[in-house]
Amino acid sequence: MAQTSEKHHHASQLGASAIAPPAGLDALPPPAPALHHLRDDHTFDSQLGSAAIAPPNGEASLPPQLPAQYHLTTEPTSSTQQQPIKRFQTPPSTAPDPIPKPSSQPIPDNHTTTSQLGPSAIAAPPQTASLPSPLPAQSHAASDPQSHETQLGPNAIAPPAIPRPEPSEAHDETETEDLTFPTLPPFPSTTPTAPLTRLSLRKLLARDADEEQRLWTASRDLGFFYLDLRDAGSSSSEIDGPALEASIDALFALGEEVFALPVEEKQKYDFKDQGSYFGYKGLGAGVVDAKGTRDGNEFYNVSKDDVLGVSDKLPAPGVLRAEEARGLLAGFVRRGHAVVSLLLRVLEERLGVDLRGLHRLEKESGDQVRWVRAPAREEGEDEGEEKRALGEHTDFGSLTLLANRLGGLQILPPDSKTWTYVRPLRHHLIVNLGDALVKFSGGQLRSNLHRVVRAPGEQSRLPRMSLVYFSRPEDDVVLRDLTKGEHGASAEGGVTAKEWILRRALGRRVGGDYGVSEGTEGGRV
Ligand SMILES: O=C(O)CCC(=O)C(=O)O
Ligand SMILES: [Fe+2]
Repeated sequence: MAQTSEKHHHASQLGASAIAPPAGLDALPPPAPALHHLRDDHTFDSQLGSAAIAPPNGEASLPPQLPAQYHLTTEPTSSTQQQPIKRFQTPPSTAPDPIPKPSSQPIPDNHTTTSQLGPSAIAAPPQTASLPSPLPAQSHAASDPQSHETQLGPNAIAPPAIPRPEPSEAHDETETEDLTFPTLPPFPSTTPTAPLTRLSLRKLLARDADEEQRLWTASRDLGFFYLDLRDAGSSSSEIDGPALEASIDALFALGEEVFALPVEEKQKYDFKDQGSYFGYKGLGAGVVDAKGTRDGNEFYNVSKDDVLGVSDKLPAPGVLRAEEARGLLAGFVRRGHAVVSLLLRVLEERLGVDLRGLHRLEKESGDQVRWVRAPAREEGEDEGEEKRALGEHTDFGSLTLLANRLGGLQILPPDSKTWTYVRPLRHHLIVNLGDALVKFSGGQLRSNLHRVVRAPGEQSRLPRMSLVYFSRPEDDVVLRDLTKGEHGASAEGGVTAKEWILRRALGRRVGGDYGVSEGTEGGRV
């Protein structure tokens, strides 16, 4: 596949308070702010390996790198908790919080509350529930900007009002309904697929004990599961499954616009040479193996902190700088992060460690939204050829929320030598754990190898796009075994999440050192 190199700048990315700059600014994108220069990549998050980095000699134990303001305390357990949770607490910040917290709102029964989601959870504003669906491609418009502004403060981007689908019956595992995507060629019925557990966001919100146990088991044994978004949450809480699904639909349409830009325009936003982790990666600008075989996809990475105003805005193409686009991204980020917080709560209760306190929405982190796009199979290309769009990797961060429509994602199940497709299911996210959770849990949780190949069967005739929300620990968090308290050793000798992402990311760009790009695969912690 020919490499497309282009170069642009990103501007838009999302910024925070930001709303679309005047039209003329498109032509002169400012350089990426230094803040985002982690050095690398683009990449794959995970991709980059982990353990790979040479541990410095021995001084792995204490967390001197943990910012001084973190104090370790122990909280009483709730009835469902397995172990006491050691929480990292931060003193009140003197810096202004870029994300104003709304006052608490009444929450209906069975729905999560801000306090259940942890201190970092921020309530999303109410959505308009009555508009017709489906969403037209570019019509993710807010209905009442004023009310959003009041709740979120002047600097925050208001998530757009998302039309909600008609309410439907609650769903369970025995249902036989169609979970395929009606406008796409079907995933072939004969292609073997991985048996991911299907979890219900609605049940997890209701603190269903069986569902929480299934989440724990799936996180430990495979590190991949489905999450059914239907009937989960409400428009008055930060968890709103249908609104999250609607924002995913709208972001697929926005992603098409981004990738449809001329290559020269997109390439302006490849910040690799400036050491930035965010922005564009062209087709073939990464490698999928140690031989240096070029990858077969393009990415566009948008920083959570940019979208929410936690950090400076990066340059971005006009289509991403538009107020509507930024609002849409902000809504997706808030809703995605809220789902992550809910899942982390279950894991932290089992582990007896504080995870949500290391993943606060308003703190700087490598969290990002990514669009991934691989071109359609070309005429005459062998249909069966397993062309790798994205090489095998484990994700670097904590939890990854993945919206797939076409097949192509494959996992290497534990103790198997056979790469196996994951079937995309409508109304569901695919969720996987990343290396940070392996490290925090002292190896109890699993970050499974996966890769992206050509979509199977007829599906390969279409370009494949997927949308991802990567959650990662806050930049300053030291990657170490938290279950051992303050003395948990770190294989990386106390490297922070931000440092590690940088090291890993370098490995899988063209010209990088593939040998240092491995993650927690192979049993490394
Ligand atoms: O596109 C996909 O389905 C998976 C993408 C992925 O694994 C990644 O970007 O880390
Ligand atoms: Fe991945």
